[in-house]
This record gives sequence, C-alpha cells and structure tokens, in this order.
Amino acid sequence: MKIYKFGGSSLGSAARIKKIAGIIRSGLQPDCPVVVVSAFHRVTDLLLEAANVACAGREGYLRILDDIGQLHTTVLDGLFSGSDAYAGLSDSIRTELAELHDLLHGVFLLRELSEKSTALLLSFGERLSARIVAGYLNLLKLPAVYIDARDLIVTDANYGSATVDLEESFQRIVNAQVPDGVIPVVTGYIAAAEDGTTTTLGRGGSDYTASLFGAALGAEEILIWTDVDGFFSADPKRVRDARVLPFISYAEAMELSHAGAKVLHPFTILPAMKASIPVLIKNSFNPDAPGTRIERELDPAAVRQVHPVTGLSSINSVVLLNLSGSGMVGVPGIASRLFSCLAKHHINVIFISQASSEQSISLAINPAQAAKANRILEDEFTAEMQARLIDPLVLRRHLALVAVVGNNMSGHPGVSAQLFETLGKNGINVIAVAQGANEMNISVVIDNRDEDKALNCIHESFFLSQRKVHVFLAGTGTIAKSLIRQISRHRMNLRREKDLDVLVCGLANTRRIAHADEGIDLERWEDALKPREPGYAGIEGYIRLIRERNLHNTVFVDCTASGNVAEQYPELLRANISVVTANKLGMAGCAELYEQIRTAQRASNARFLYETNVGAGLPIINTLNDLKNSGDDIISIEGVLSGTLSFIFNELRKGGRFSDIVRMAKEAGYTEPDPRDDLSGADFARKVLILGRELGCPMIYSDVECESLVPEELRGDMPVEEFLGRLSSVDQWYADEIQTAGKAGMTIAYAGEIRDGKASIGVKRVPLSSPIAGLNGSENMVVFTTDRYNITPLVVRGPGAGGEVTAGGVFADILRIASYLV
Ligand SMILES: NC(=O)C1=CN([C@@H]2O[C@H](COP(=O)(O)OP(=O)(O)OC[C@H]3O[C@@H](n4cnc5c(N)ncnc54)[C@H](O)[C@@H]3O)[C@@H](O)[C@H]2O)C=CC1
Ligand SMILES: N[C@@H](CC=O)C(=O)O
Repeated sequence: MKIYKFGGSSLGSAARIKKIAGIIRSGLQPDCPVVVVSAFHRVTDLLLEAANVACAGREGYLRILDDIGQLHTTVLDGLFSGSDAYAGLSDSIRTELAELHDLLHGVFLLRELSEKSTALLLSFGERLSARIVAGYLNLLKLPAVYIDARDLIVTDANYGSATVDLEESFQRIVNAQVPDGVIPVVTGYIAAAEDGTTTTLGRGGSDYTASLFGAALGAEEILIWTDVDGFFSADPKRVRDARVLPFISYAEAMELSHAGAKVLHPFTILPAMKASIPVLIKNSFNPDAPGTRIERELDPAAVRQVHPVTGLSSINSVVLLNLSGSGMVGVPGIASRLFSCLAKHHINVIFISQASSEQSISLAINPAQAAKANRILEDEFTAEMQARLIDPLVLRRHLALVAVVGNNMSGHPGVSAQLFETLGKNGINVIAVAQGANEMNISVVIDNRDEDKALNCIHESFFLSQRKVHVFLAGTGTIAKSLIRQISRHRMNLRREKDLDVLVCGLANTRRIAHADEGIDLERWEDALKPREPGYAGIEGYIRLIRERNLHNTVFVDCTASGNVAEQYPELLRANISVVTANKLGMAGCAELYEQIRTAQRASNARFLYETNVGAGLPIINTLNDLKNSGDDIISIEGVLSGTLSFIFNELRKGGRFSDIVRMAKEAGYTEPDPRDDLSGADFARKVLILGRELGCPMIYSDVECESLVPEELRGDMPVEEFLGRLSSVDQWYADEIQTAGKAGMTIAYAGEIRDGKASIGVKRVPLSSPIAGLNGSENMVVFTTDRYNITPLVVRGPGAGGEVTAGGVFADILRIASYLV
C-alpha cells in the first residue's frame, strides 16, 4: 500500500482535483492508496489573515471568509454540478463554513486569538479540502471515505507545532476501520491533543501526516505530490540552475529540509526512515517525471555522486542571539541553563555555535520568537549580568542561514575551505558557522541581503551548475562594441569548453543604461539601452544599480575614457567587485587616486586588472610584473607605446600627409576619443607613467618629459572636427622632416624611455635600420633591458591600438578574473 499526499498547489481548482483523481485512479492496484490532503492553495493563508483581522476588531474578516467560501463553492460547482452528490456535499461544506463563521465572530467579539483557537481556525482548510476530494472520488465510483486526522493523531498541547505521541497515534491509525477497497482521504496538517482540542503539526505539516500514516501502516512508499519535479539542489526560485536530484539519502533530506528546503516538511523523514519506507517527491502537474527518491542506502553508481555537496538550502530570516562574557569560561552548566530555558518556553534553536574559548554561545532562532527569547534569558541570567560575569544579550537581525549538505562531505578535505573561499571572493561576510561531527552539513549565518548571492556562488563552486561571471560594462563606444561582439561570438565555446558562462548583465553610457540579471541579449543590446531612471543618474547611479543587483562573480568593465568613472574603482573594490579597465585615468591618475586604488585593491577580495592600459592587447604589464616578481632588475624600458603615433609615423614614411593620416587613425579606432590626447603625447605619457609606477617609482604625470605634436596655434579649446580640419597647416613640416632625416639614413619616430627613474617621450631621429623604423600600422614595441635580458633585450611587439585587439585584451582580463572567482 502507498501513501499519496497532495499539497495545496495540486488542489484548489476543479481541474487540478480532476488531475489528482487520475493519479489516484492509476495507483489503485494492488491496494488502494491512503490519500492525505493539504488545504486548497492559499486557503491556510486566508484563514490566518481572517483570524488576525477579526482579532484586530475589523469586519474585513467577513470579506476574507466570503473569499474562502467562494473558492470552495467554485470548485464544488466545477466538480459536482448536475450530480446527485451536489446537494449533500454542498450542505456539509456550508455547515463547516457556518462553524468557521461563528468562530471568527467569537474572535472578533473577544478580540482574542490564542494559539489554540488559531489551530482550530486553521483546521478548516484541510477539513474542507478532504471532504471535497473524498466526495469527488466517490462521484467517480472510486469508493472513498473522509477521515479527520484529529481522531487518529494525538499530540501534546503545543497548538501551533504540536509534538506527536507516536505510539498512541500509530495504534489509532492501525485500528481505524476502513473497509477494503475504500480510499481513506485524510486531513493533513491537523491533529488533536489528548483532551480532543485541535492542534496543528506546523506549516507544511501534511507531509508529516503522510509519513506518520506510512510508518504506522508499513506502507511500501510515501509519495509527496507537489508542483515541482522533485527535490532540487537548491531553491529554484533563488538559483536558476538548480536541478532535480534523482536520489538523496534520508539524512540529506533531513538536513536540507530542516535548513529551509520547503519542498518537504522537516519532520517527514524520521517516521519513514525508522520504518525504512522510501519517500518520493513527484510533480502532480508532470506525473511522468521521475521525481526524487529518498532512501537510506544509495546506489553510488545510480547517484553518480562525484561531488561532495548534494544540495543547499537556506532560511531567509533568522535572529542570531549571542550570550557572552568572561564568566562563562570553564563554568559548567551555562549552556545547559541556556538551552533548558529556551526549551521550557518552546523556543526552537535552529543553529548553535560555540568556540573553544567558551566566551560566547551563538544561537539562531526564528525572528518571531526573538523578543520572548531575549526576555526569558535576561531573567534567567540576571544574577550573572548584574555581577558583570555575562554581558547583556546581543541580538542580530536581518540574517539568513545557508546550509551546505552532502553525505559525501564527510571525510572529504577541502569542502569548508572551498565554501569559505567562494564566499570570501564574493565579499560575503560569514557571521557564524556550525558543522556537526557527522560532517554532512556546514551551516553559515550571513546578512540576508547576501542570501541569493551566496546560494548561487556556492552552487556553482561545487559544480552543481555552470559557472558564471556577471559583467557590467561602462561605455558603449569602439572598444565596448568590439568586446560585446567578441563575447557574443565566443560565449557558446566558453560554455562548452570551459564550463563558464560570461553574462553581460549591465551596459551604460553617459545617457542610457540597460540591465538584466540573466544577461542582455547581445545580438540586440542597443535596443535594450533605455534612458536612466531617476536615482540611477551618472556613474554613481550605475554603481548603485550594480550593488543593488548584488550578483555573485560580478566584474565591472570600464571601456570609457572618463576620469569620473576611474574615480569609482576604490569604491568598487571596497565592495568586493572586481574591475577590468581599458581606461588609463585610474592607473595614470593623480597620486591620490592611484594610492586609493592600490589601498582598496590590497584590502579587497576582488581583482583589479588593466593590461590594456599599455599596448592594448599586448602582454606588457604582465611581462613587466613577471620579470620584477621573479627577481630580475629592470635597467630600462624603451619603445613606441602609442598605436596612433606609430601609425602616423609609419604612414608618413610611406609619403602620406600628416592631417590625412590622423583622420585615418581616428577612423581605424586607434586614437583616443579625442585624438589630441594622442598627438599631445598625453596618452603615451600616461602609459609611461603606468609602467614607471609598476616599476615602483613614485611618479606623477608631470614627471614624464613630454613633447607635444599639437601645433602651438591649435592648442586652444575647439571641437575635434575643427581641430582635424586645421591640422593640414603642419603637413609640410612633417614632409620636410622625413626628407631631411632620410638623407642621413635616418627617419623620425615618436618614442619613449624610462631609465634611472626618469621618463621622457618625444620625436626622435632613429636610423632607418632600427627596429622602430620597421614598425607597421599601429604596432607598438617595448624593449625591456634587464639584468637577465641584457645583451639581447626582451621585445614585445604587435598592434598596440584598435577595437579588436584592445577588446581582446579586456576579454582576456575578464576571463582571468573568472578563473580566479569561480
Ligand atoms: N582605442 C584603442 O585602441 C584603445 C583604447 N583604450 C581605452 O579604452 C577606452 C575606450 O576607448 P574607446 O572605446 O575608443 O572610446 P569611445 O569614445 O569610443 O567610447 C567611450 C564610451 O564611454 C562612454 N562614457 C564616457 N563617460 C562615461 C561615463 N561617465 N559613464 C558611462 N559611460 C561613459 C561614452 O558614452 C562612450 O560610449 C579609453 O579609455 C581608451 O583610452 C585602451 C587601449 C586601446
Ligand atoms: N589611443 C591609444 C590607444 C591605446 O591605448 C593609442 O593610440 O595607442
């Protein structure tokens, strides 16, 4: 015989009840199942609301009562209209509703609502649903009988979440007289105390009812029919990639359901486990799905359990209560008094943590019981508090508890290390920790604003789902466009080959903004950009949005040329948000900003990468750091570090006109947004400054001796177009210079050097045979002369500007951060 339990989600409309009747019909052989039902969808909440409204002396409870009546009448009409059974059933429903009305009226008059009367009021949900389901099965000629569980399940008088007298209840269940071939339809959730008054088994307690009936009757299986395909590796409403677990052990199910997995009432497993009855979680909307099987011993081959963690669950709201004081150290009995006092007042302790210093004990409890707990514990420890042996209690609210659960965690080193590393890298502060000696549950208490973030990063970290990085991009210009194209093209490969999903979740330019937690459609990203909403103006507004989204593995990518954006790096890093930047105004910013970035970087768990600041996609900063970190001495750095200027001089040598070539460089995406930043030498100087700072020289921008190519007469304020138009005035000068130098076997180039802590850049005459004279297009060249690379210096050469190569460098930095984060 099997037990079928149907939750409220599987009931609540005529169509749904017809569907479950089909499931019951197909389960009739070899024996009739015992059917346990919850109240219809939403009804328990409505009953509770009606009770509270009545207790507050508001007549609104009558409207809620009408809604409850209407909901059941609609179902009744949908199932029975036109049938002989209609009148009888409708009478019994009316009688129940009339009793409910009287009780609520009593609460309204008395303005008093005890746990005892609440339990009685809530019992109507199951009483109504079980009558309707039993009646409908009879209508289908599937003989069924309504069973009020209050006659069979005996509990103590803790009305809101009663403790079951197992022995007495089992005996009554076994002795209940139900003729063969008749389906008992049992009210879930409700029971009765010894004196016959109504109690409840706690929210979701119908699962427990099913398990009690299963254990008492020695059922073959207990099937919990719900609206999801099974037990998920995490709450699918919080973790998009959570997946159904085909098998889990009783112990895992208990750990997960106690820590908040709402698919199963926490007490359900124990009776089933003691009687070795498998529990199946099935979807009544998708009965063919295999669901989750919960059993004692799992076949390792079937489970394919290669990862230590099976699943995660969380409790969204807990209060952490901290009892501490020097007078607790080495004093036996403090813990005993603490827990006895809470138990005496029916306060359930969800989580306990005490360090070996014995100075403090932390407990997590339900927020609804926090005030009471505070009061009774202050009474209990008054003497010690007055003697200052114990400090005043500290209550921390707005916290969540996250539990990481798995049979295979036991004896598997590194699980907790991985857990804490993952949380740390995502900037999630762990407030308290507990792990039992069975090693199959590590619970952490964190700020509840971080709950979703924690669940998602832990889920990915333990390979329960594909790893993700969430990119928020600032700037939608040349580099950003190439980057978006590259991510869009390469995303599938990364998912397939690296098990990594790069999601662009935010885009912003000076005027518009777009965001989507699940990733913006990169084929149509321009359509997604919308004017900024109030409160999200400027880069500050964009960062507020990023912080509000609070996604795990977030990377901020700066593809602007804005100093204002660069000024945000310290704040981003302090918020543990990693930064990738092509914008040089941070690392080449004023000494104060540079220091702030470095300080924030040192204190942060997030990463800060800026390889494209020098030489675009060329590995210049990484190479320099590798040399330095491995103990080489850098004697000098020389070369051409402006793609634009390199292009201009390479084209001049071929005979082009200076002003035309500058335009070509701009059109090719080599120049800065304003080409005067290149021609003035400013962009080159910033790169030299960045390299100087990497070498450890405390340089500022004005320390770089810099020769400008912007003609004197064009140095005033003017639009870019006007500037480019007037640039032809110097064309002849450059043509003459090239020619004169050429006569001496030389040419001109714009190059720079750092040596002995001094940096300079400018136009230089170089032999035609020199490597600099042999550069092509926008090529950069950096020559590192070091202790190790002395006779033959180390040369990095290649295109040093342009959308594609720069975006490629930015993309590579994002992937470097991804491999650190996930
Ligand atoms: N072009 C190249 O070859 C290389 C460029 N870079 C750097 O990449 C950065 C971007 O260059 P491009 O794409 O060529 O510039 P761009 O002018 O094409 O794009 C800049 C974008 O930034 C946006 N923006 C400016 N201020 C902003 C703010 N406060 N908030 C949000 N968005 C803002 C603009 O609306 C625009 O969409 C620059 O810092 C540049 O120095 C670095 C290496 C090579
Ligand atoms: N405008 C820059 C682009 C790279 O930083 C250059 O020309 O090198």
